[in-house]
This record gives sequence, C-alpha cells and structure tokens, in this order.
Amino acid sequence: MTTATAPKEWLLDEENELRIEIDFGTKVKLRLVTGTAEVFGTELAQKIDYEFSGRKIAVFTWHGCKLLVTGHCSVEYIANETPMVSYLNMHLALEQRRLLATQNKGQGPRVLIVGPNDVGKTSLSKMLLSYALRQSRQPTYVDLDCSEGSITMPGCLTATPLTEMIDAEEGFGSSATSAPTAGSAVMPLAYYFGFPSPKDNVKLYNLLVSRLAHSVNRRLEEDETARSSGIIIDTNGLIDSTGYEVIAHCIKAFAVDVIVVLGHERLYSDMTRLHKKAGVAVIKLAKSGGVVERDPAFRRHTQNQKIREYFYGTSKNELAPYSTMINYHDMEILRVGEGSLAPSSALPIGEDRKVSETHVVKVEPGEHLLHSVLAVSNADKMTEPEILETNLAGFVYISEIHDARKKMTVLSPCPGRIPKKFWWLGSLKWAED
Ligand SMILES: Nc1ncnc2c1ncn2[C@@H]1O[C@H](COP(=O)(O)OP(=O)(O)OP(=O)(O)O)[C@@H](O)[C@H]1O
Repeated sequence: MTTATAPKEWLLDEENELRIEIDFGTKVKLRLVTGTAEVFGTELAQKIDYEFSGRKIAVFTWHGCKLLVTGHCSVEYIANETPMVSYLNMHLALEQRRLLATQNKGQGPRVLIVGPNDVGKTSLSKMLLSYALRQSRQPTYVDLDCSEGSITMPGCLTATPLTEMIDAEEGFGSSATSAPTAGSAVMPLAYYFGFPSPKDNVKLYNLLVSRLAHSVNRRLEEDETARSSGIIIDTNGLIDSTGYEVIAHCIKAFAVDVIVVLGHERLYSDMTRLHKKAGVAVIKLAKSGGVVERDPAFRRHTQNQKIREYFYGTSKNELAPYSTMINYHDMEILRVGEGSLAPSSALPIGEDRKVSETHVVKVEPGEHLLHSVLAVSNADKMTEPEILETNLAGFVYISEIHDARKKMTVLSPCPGRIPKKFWWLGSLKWAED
C-alpha cells in the first residue's frame, strides 16, 4: 500500500460534491477541516482522518466545507450539479409516511429501489437509510442484490434492522452473520442463494425472497419503532422480462408501497403501467453524474475484498480467523438447482424442469472444493424444502484439501468445531492472498 504525503485542500461551495476514485492497493485519507460534509448520507466529523481504499465515493456538502485529501486518487473533481436535493425531497416524503405510521402505530413506507446496473441504487439506499437514522428512525435494510452482498457475502439475500449510523469508511461492512453488522445492534437475517444473478435460478430466488419477507414481517410485527420506520429494498440491476418477474414478486412479497425508479425512463413507464395503483406510488429519480460504471474486474476485486474482510476484518477492526481440520464425514455439502440439473434431453418427456431448480443434492467432497466459500446453514435436518428456507449461521473458506486422508482445512471466523453440518456450495470462489 502506498500513501502519498502532500495533502490537497478542496474548498466546496454549498450543495457541491467532491468525487474521488481510489484504486485497490492505495490508501487515501480524507479530513473535514471546516463546515459539514457527508459520504452517502453519513455525516463526517471534523478533524478526524477517514481512510478509503478501492472505493469510488462522493463527499457532499449542504452548507459548504473545506476538505483535506492525502494520498493518490485516480479521479478527483468537484461537481456542482447533483440530484441530492431530489434525494432529500424523497426522504422528506418518506418521513411524512413514517410520521403517519407512528401516530397510527402502523407500517412505515416500504420502498423498492429499481434501475439498471450502475445507476446508484445502493448509494441511494444508503442515503435514505442514513437520513432516516439521523432522524432517530430504525429502518430495515433489505439487500436483494445477490451479486454484491452489501451486508454479508455475495450470493446472499439479507435483511438488517439498522439502529446506528452506517460507517462512512466501510459502508455496511462485511460482518459475520453470527454478529451484528455495522449500523445495527441486531444480527442480520441471511438466506443463501449462491448465484450472482436471479436469472441463474429464478424459482429459488423468488422462494428466498418470500421467506425473507416473511421473516422481516414477523420481526416488524413485534417492533413498533422498526415497523413505523419502514423498509428500504435494494435490488440488482436486472430489468429484462425475468427482471420484471422478479420485481413483481418482490413487490408482492414485501407489500411494497413506494417504487423508486432510478435513471431509466422506460422502466419508469413500465413500472407505472404495471404497478401504480391505489396505495402504491411510483417515483422517478435522476441518476447522479458521479455514479461510476464498474467493470467486471473491479467488481471481482470488490467481491474478493468483501470475502477477505469477512475473515480478516478491516485495518480498523482486524479479525483473526481460525483454521480447522475437518473430516469429510463430519459435514454434508449441498447444492441446489443449476449445478445439479440434468440436461433437458435427459428429462422424461413432459417433466417440469422447474421442479429440479429447487431440488437439493449432496456434493461429494474432493479437490474441486479447494478455494470455495461455503455458507453454513442453521438447519439440523436435511428436509426439503425447509432446508432451503433456513437462514445462515455464517461462512467458511476451504483452504486445503487432503483427499487421500479424506480431510479438509477450513477457515472460519469462530474457534473450534463448526457447529452446523450442512454447508451450501454456490459459485463463490476466493484465492486467499
Ligand atoms: N455521486 C457519486 N460520486 C462518485 N461515485 C459515486 C457516486 N454515486 C455512486 N458512486 C459510486 O458508483 C458506483 C456504483 O454505484 P452503486 O453501487 O450505488 O450503483 P448500483 O446501481 O447499486 O450498482 P449495481 O446494482 O450494478 O451493483 C459505486 O462504486 C459508488 O460508490
């Protein structure tokens, strides 16, 4: 890691933002000297160094500020045109609904954010959540973007009731599902999908969305503050016919009453036609000019960083994972859908292929598991479909295979025996560096 020494001073007028891109392997320090500023809704404190690496961020100020940036940014510029006022207005409209919900002891807004890839859906989710938190709300963040895994690991569908501010440096972090995530005092709920896109297994994806919605609803029934604070749902960028099917399913499962369409005219028109009815509002918001398209290499790098942080933590909060040798017969490795599908030609005439999309199959351990990241299910029995709908205890990484001895070495965030024996195999691999 390199850290350039000479700090650079930036003076921002009100409603301007400093956009910076920092490469992986480079550390940049950011300090708010005077005024106020925020990173995706999280306020910065004055005279404290915030450190960023491998990130693309906007430091926005409502009232003007002076910033010091130390280190090399691959991109750095001030923008004076941003859609932040419309995002704030969006928040104020949601706040009205929350006020009403608090008075009636009812349900706060359930907001679904949709749009193509790289339009700023996750960034807008963070902002709306942070603004709600700043008003002492306790919104629930639902992350249905299985390619990214904002809260836990890529491949998961998660929900977290937020109670504390989201970290400016780390975002939601990459906490273990066995521990509260950044911004929350409660453990996140995570279900394992195991693929980068809902397209890879639509039936399983919809099943898990229903299951997650059911769990979130049960939690909200018991918690009045969280209920009136509402839900913000971040989605992945699928907007073709499969995407529409998945969006319709999410709207139904979570009883969504506000759909925010980000940066896509046709999608807005289609969402209005398909879903606008009494009680459901469809709102169009502009994409920020600062949103950066991330190429597959950058996304892969982000994914690797996420996995690394899960086991080793961050420079601010280091973790030491445990390495354990396990016998093949002490666990059952399972996978679902695609990987286990027989070719269509092998199916009996007239058989519905969709049946096998949620069929669970056992996987023989062996060399092919090397470098895989597996999700540990909380299930104690392998009964279908219950096992698919059981949430996760955490993740393990297979660092070595000793096939002749029928053993493997696994890395886990907890010491000792891994308490659960059913482990999900998805498409997630990681080469520990
Ligand atoms: N105003 C901005 N200035 C600079 N960078 C930004 C800004 N807004 C967002 N970004 C960055 O742009 C990238 C894409 O944004 P984001 O992840 O919010 O998009 P997304 O629509 O959720 O993407 P996807 O659904 O494809 O994962 C991120 O790295 C984010 O930090």
